[in-house]
Amino acid sequence: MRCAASQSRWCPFEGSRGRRGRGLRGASSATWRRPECAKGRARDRRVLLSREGLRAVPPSAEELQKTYGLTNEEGKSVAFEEGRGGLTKVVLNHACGSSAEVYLYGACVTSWKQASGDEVLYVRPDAKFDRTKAISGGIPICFPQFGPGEMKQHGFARDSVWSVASTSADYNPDDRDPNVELVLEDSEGTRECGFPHAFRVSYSITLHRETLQTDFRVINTGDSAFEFTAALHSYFEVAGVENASISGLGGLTYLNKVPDPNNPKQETEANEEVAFSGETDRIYTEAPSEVVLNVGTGAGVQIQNENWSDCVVWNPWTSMEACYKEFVCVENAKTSERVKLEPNQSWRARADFEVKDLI
Ligand SMILES: O=P(O)(O)OC[C@H]1O[C@@H](O)[C@H](O)[C@@H](O)[C@@H]1O
Repeated sequence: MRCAASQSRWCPFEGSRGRRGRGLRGASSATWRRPECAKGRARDRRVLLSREGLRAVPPSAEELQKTYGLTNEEGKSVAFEEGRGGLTKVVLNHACGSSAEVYLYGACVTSWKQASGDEVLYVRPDAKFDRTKAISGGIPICFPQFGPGEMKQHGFARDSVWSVASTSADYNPDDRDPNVELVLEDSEGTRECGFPHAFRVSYSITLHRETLQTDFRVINTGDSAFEFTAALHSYFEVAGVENASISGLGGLTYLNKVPDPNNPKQETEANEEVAFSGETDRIYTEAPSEVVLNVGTGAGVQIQNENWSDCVVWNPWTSMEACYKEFVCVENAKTSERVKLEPNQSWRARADFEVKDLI
């Protein structure tokens, strides 16, 4: 069986190729270059799926490196390493100098750096890397519930250990895109969490030059239907929350969770640019396929998506005094309407993140 990621080489935003990188802090990145020759060695592994799921201890970074690590002439293209707290992470390095880090615990992308070295994502100072709590920051995955709801807020995917399905770096022989595909399947642990269904979630993360690409799929592998909600709970670093704003949401209806998260108030966005001046917790429904987060430096994060129909905007304000000025969450979500999957049906959503010069 070939891995799903290598069956479909998805690259919807070809227009972004070859653009010169710009750091988030506004400094133009002069380090971007097209590699003269990036002869990465591609491997396509048969998927070895663990059904241990939630409570599983993953193979060591060393073992995974032997099986799935990929090197090329520029160095390590896909590398498995011991990360914070001894947790295993996979590091994607693009020849242009960009990189991303993904923890198997939660399939959480905790770092995405431009070729300049500038970090785009934000990990909260209170984030735990000891498996006692989901990682607070980066791009945690909410599944099978965004919340609030019957199970714990945001579901169990973000504090489950995911398995490695495949790695590759073979999009284009002259310009390889490091990729990892992680999977989560039902287990005793997931059933104990209040989701008694057979499923497979596949999450593919690729660095296409400086662009971070994600491809999220849920498959009903059982013999009865189930419903779910989900989100990429993305935390972005900003240069002061009051300097940040989001474009693309003007005129949309949103559910305002601040007064009462269990009974959100429906409102309409009156501003073209959504700015922050207090606690913000909103679900914009029927969101567009593109929004841009101005991080307050003249640079922005363009978020393009397919099939993530809601956009969640969150900043906790002074309830997180230590860090609220430093990040905002702009989350691709599917939550205002549940997805129902019949046996053998699947649902797929994709999101691409790219840093843009807004000046
Ligand atoms: O679980 P975390 O990472 O602390 O984030 C919590 C927040 O996550 C956001 O997605 C929700 O909209 C908020 O209501 C919630 O408070």
